[in-house]
Amino acid sequence: MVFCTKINYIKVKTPRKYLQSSFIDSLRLFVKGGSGGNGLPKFGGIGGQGGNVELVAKDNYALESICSVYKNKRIIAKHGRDSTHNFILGIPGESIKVEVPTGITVFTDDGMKIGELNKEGEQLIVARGGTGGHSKNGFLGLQGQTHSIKLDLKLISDVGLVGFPNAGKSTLLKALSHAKPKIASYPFTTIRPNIGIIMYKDLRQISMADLPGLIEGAHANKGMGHKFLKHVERTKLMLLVVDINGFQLSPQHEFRTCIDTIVLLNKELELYNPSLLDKPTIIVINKMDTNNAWKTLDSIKHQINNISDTFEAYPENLRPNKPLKFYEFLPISAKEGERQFKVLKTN
Ligand SMILES: Nc1nc2c(ncn2[C@@H]2O[C@H](COP(=O)(O)OP(=O)(O)OP(=O)(O)O)[C@@H](O)[C@H]2O)c(=O)[nH]1
Repeated sequence: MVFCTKINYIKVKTPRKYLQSSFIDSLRLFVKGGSGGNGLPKFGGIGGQGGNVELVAKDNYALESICSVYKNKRIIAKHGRDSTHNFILGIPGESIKVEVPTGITVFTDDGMKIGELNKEGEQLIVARGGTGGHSKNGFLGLQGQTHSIKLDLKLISDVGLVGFPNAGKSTLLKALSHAKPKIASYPFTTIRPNIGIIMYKDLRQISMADLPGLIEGAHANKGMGHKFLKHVERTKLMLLVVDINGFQLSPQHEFRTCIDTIVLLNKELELYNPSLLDKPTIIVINKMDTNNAWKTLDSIKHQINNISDTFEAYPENLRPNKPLKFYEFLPISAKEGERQFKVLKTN
């Protein structure tokens, strides 16, 4: 028996600015703490401490906005003042507080993580000001820290769509929201994350991110690599979208069945970050409107429900160590109508 459930939604807001097409998800900045002021040896005066460069998380803020505030992407805090007759303790240099979007991870140029800002108002010092001059450093103020840093933004969306290219992720996002992702029958149509907001009649909202397709070997930077998976780390739910008819990247590549794609996605997620396997996940089996789709589904239903039993059949390099925990699988046809999304369930 087939049940059809229509998900109701009403008009969707325009996506926030940072989710529109000019969206960037990483930014490099040069930051320098202010130098400490010199001390005054005659009176034992201490130079003012140099100011720090600090990042402050702000919701609904875009990385692009940082570029418009700091056009040359160089942020240098104020120097501490020298100690004088009138100010024996030199006046400290002012720190600069740079607003950044919530969900930022900060790295140094050599890839070392400085910290993360995951909640609005959280602060992180990325360049400390130099100490003022005093008796122990010859009364000479020290230079502030200098870094070239990379801000890496992880989107915050409720649901992340993950799958191989061509599985229908963009079609599903378009059917559920007013997002207008590019849809085409060739792989890698999606080259950057798209976000759609689904608004329900009771005004609840769900944001859904469509990520560029993964392929086997994404961990070795094949295709678009793993770089977009960082956006799934912050989602509450992962929707694994797979094509019931399987997937073949090109005639030179091996054909992968629907089950293969689930196992291989499991493996790629594990290679990126094993903790993703604990995230609540639903498998969406798409293209159920195509020929023999239901017959195929009947034959693989048991395997989907017991996916770890299939692992043995795969060579070691493709075999996941741990299965994804999925709550359920939903056979759907994302293409069924512009504004209709059908969840088709067998009993
Ligand atoms: N028959 C059928 N075709 C579908 C369905 N959903 C998507 N397609 C088609 O599959 C092709 C790929 O769809 P996309 O939505 O671009 O797939 P994607 O997963 O976003 O692909 P990438 O951008 O490469 O990651 C398009 O030609 C769609 O029209 C479906 O439910 N049924």
